[in-house]
Amino acid sequence: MSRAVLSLGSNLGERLEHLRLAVHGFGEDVVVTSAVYETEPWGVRDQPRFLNAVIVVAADGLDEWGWLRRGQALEAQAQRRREQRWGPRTLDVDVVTVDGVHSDHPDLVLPHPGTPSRASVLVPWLEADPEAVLPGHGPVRDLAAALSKEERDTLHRRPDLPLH
Ligand SMILES: Nc1ncnc2c1ncn2[C@@H]1O[C@H](COP(=O)(O)OP(=O)(O)OP(=O)(O)O)[C@@H](O)[C@H]1O
Ligand SMILES: Nc1nc2c(c(=O)[nH]1)N=C(CO)CN2
Repeated sequence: MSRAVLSLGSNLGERLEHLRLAVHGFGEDVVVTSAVYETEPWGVRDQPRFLNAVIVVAADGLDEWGWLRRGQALEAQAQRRREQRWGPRTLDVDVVTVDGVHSDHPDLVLPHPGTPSRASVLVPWLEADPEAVLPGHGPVRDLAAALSKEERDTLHRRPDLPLH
């Protein structure tokens, strides 16, 4: 059984529908989902706010590349186009971590290198799995606690936007 943590993001078009497309696409393999969070953009600041969520998925007969391919197929279904780095997108599916796998391959860096500093990943992940550990970095609880108030204030929990 392979277990992956995936970060979902959308800031173009029907943002919630794009996140739902991803959740429905993983179907019965979804183990748990966070709430949806509305987040201020990091990286490229001058773009619309994102909706972000974290989901945990698990399935037999798949490795980390399989999760990446499934995420990319769902991005394509959401008509994602090649665009600027950290720019706006209809759907982003980042593979945060898969079991304990470490990878330096440029097409699949694991754990995802942005994770330790991204409130938009850490806070929803902690909600979905309070015992989560980021390999090489420790408990997600500690990483989330280390975020500054300013970073936390860039997130707004949106329970009025259900993923299912
Ligand atoms: N852990 C990972 N999850 C998803 N894509 C990855 C991962 N590691 C490397 N990639 C590669 O990243 C490329 C997509 O990058 P993308 O444009 O989504 O980056 P970004 O979302 O703008 O930035 P960031 O990766 O810092 O969030 C793909 O070619 C994919 O193969
Ligand atoms: N808040 C937030 N900002 C972002 C995000 C994201 O998912 N959430 N994704 C980006 C592209 O990878 C760039 N900036």
